[in-house]
Amino acid sequence: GTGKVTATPINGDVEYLSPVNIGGQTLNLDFDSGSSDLWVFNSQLSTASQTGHTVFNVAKSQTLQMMTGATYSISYGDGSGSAGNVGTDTVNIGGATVTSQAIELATAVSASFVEDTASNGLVGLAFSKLNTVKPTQQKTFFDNAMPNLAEPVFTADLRSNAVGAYEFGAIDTSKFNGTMQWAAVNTTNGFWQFSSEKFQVGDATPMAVPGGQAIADTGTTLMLTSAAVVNAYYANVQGAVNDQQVGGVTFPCNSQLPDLQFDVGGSFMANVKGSDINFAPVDNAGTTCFGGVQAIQSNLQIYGDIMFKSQFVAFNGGNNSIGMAPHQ
Ligand SMILES: CC1CCN(C(=N)N)CC1
Ligand SMILES: CC1CCN(C(=N)N)CC1
Repeated sequence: GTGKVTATPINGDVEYLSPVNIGGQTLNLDFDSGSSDLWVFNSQLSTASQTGHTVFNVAKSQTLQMMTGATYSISYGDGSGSAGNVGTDTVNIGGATVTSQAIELATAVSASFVEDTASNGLVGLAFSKLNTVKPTQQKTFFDNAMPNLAEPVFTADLRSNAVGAYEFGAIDTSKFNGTMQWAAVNTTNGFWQFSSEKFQVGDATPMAVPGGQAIADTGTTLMLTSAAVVNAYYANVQGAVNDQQVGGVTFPCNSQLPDLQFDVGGSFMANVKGSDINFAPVDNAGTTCFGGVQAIQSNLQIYGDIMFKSQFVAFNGGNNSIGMAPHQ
């Protein structure tokens, strides 16, 4: 089978939310290819933590079965996180269905998740080896769904300030231009990881980032690359400054931003449109804008939604590869 759901950008493309049916109840969840837990806001949470959220009502599902003694606890790069107990239930994502999917039921969530009332939890789409359920690690929705999918793939079609889609089991060739290019993924760390050691800013001379690695991460808003790339990129942008107050590089909102090409697994170069690198204004007048490409102090670069807005991405769990092509 296959399944397809909308991916709706929230609050200026900070994150993308998709409807997921769990035991007959539909919640908007954040699909995250950088983690491997499916967890939801639910009726066990304190009233305060539930405020503003659509919660999964554990009493209302006819098919929920609690997993005795199972717990989970997850924290994310930005210090947010959640923890709780675990059950299994039927999960249907746009028609792709898993009858006994581990559903992690938060009994505690961090403030940033409570405040983020658009999101009612996450669907982890990285590799199951990163799943945090104890004592028995659980599989991701994609791992469970794969055997029944027409093709062992899911795709991310994320758009700038427009509704896109996640699809399971098929690659919709009408959604991208030209031929999709593929590269091998290294699953050792549990991410959709590939080497990324070469970059090109506009039509300048390509630059090397020896040992550069990257992950394709729908759960991260920006594109986090090495400081060397960030410096080389914004050297081309008049008025770009690294503003510690704001927390990264800003530039005049009317800047003509160059494209940025990046290496995928040593197999091909993919392009991020300059227009997609203008993330958002930081001032009310809209004169100063925050860059979508920012520095990360690690050689594991994180290619988040800024990259997905320029590239239609296919994740192949059959042969552990990643495909990219410019959006149609
Ligand atoms: C390496 C980190 C990337 C950001 N994360 C995530 N999308 N869940 C956490 C892991
Ligand atoms: C993986 C990310 C999902 C979104 N996050 C959040 N709402 N605090 C951060 C972690």
